[in-house]
Amino acid sequence: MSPEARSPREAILQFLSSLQSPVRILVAISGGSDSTGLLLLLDEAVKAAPHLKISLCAATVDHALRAGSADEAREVAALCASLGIAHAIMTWQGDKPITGIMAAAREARYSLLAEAAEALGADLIVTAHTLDDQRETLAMRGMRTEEVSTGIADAVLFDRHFWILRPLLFSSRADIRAFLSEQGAGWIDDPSNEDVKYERVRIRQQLSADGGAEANISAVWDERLAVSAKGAEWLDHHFKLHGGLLGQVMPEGLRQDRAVLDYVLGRLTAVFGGQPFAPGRAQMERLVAFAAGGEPARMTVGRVVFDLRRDGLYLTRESRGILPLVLQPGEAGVWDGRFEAVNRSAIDVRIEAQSGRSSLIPVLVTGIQPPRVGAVNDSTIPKESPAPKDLGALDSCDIPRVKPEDRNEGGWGAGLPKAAWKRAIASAPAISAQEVPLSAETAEAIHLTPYFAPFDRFLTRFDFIFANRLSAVFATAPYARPPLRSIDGKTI
Ligand SMILES: Nc1ncnc2c1ncn2[C@@H]1O[C@H](COP(=O)(O)OP(=O)(O)OP(=O)(O)O)[C@@H](O)[C@H]1O
Repeated sequence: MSPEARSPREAILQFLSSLQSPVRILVAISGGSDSTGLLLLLDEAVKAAPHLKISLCAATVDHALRAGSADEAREVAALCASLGIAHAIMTWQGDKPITGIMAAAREARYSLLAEAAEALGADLIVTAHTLDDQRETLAMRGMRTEEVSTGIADAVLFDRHFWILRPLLFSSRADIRAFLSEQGAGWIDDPSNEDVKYERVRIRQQLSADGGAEANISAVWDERLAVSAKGAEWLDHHFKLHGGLLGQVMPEGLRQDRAVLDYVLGRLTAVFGGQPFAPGRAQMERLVAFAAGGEPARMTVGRVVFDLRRDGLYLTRESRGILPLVLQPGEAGVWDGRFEAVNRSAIDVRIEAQSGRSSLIPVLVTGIQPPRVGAVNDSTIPKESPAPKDLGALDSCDIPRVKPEDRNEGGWGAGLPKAAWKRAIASAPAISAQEVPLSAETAEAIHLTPYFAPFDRFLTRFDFIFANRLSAVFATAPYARPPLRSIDGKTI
């Protein structure tokens, strides 16, 4: 047994005492052994300790991918009813993709679990990932990358809204099953758990044959937390954002500890490029070597153009390959992985990159009056952007939103390299109406806020400090704090 392994009962007690209360927990239960064990363990502990002011509810996602899944969900509903726990069945409706079905099912599962949590008034979600899942994940990732993986996190913020916590992450499946047998409780066996067409199943079989390599994951997590905290400090001292679109790393910021540089540049690439993950190992090696090299030059990595100059490293989204997004009235969506857009107007609108367009209304990203399309020149370049404040759409219909006193001395232009700023503007969002000319009123009703692709869907607690500092740099709302008093006995 791993030195980190914990008995399921002990793990649950430690988890409950780490929570801020009163709290309502939604248990994500498939009906398999791990999640049935989680529900019964929590129910037992919550009933034994009413003073903790913890209540439970539960949800099952019916992926509707195989015959019998609806019956299984009903079996789970019956179990919850017998315990007096409110339960929702959430069915994955609509078309299912032919390829990448596992990833799509996972995306849908978490969205539906969050919907259930909202409907049942829960404050957080728990899933029943175990130490066995952790070993499998580490083994799978280990094959793909040399980077030390943080594996499955014990706390992840989903969609900026709900924290997903994993109380059984240090307990073994065998111990959970022993608890269920002791209670005389059964569970549903998912046939896909035995299907060797899935890599995870093959890894599981191999690990149970070899015993599996032990990893001290808590130590890896602590290291990652420390790098994220250093990354947040680095943002304070060495990073500037211009116009919400152009990043600048000061020269001193490039002469830093290698691990920190790797972390910050990787995450900034993902944020500016609108991608959920930092570039792979080989690309990061190239980028860090380039950034530390000191010779003025340009390179593109992960859809981001890096422009190294004497006064620092400028980065912005490359203007190629930016797909348009059409939103109907009332619709919301993410454009280019970089902006969350909401259409509060009465007509269909299209959001696309500024580059190459001639009759679009450019959008203000920070409260600066945007340049007119085709009119980028020195006088449109801000000397230094004011603190972002108004993230709404801005039309260029001669209604400047910026008060004269907010303008920088010397006008828009001075201070930034013209080519870098031009590139940034080319990747900025521009709004047009589908059928009719866009009015100033419609443009006002399109709301755009920065979206951080590596953090806004799934944010692990390890990246929380850095992501929060970055949201301050972009003047967006801070991320919700984990609803915990402590993690692993350590006060947070
Ligand atoms: N159909 C479901 N309904 C509700 N909860 C589920 C469902 N499937 C999985 N879960 C929850 O997620 C946990 C992990 O399940 P599983 O190992 O199948 O997911 P995974 O795909 O490996 O993990 P992840 O979702 O993090 O990628 C389960 O223990 C359970 O708490």
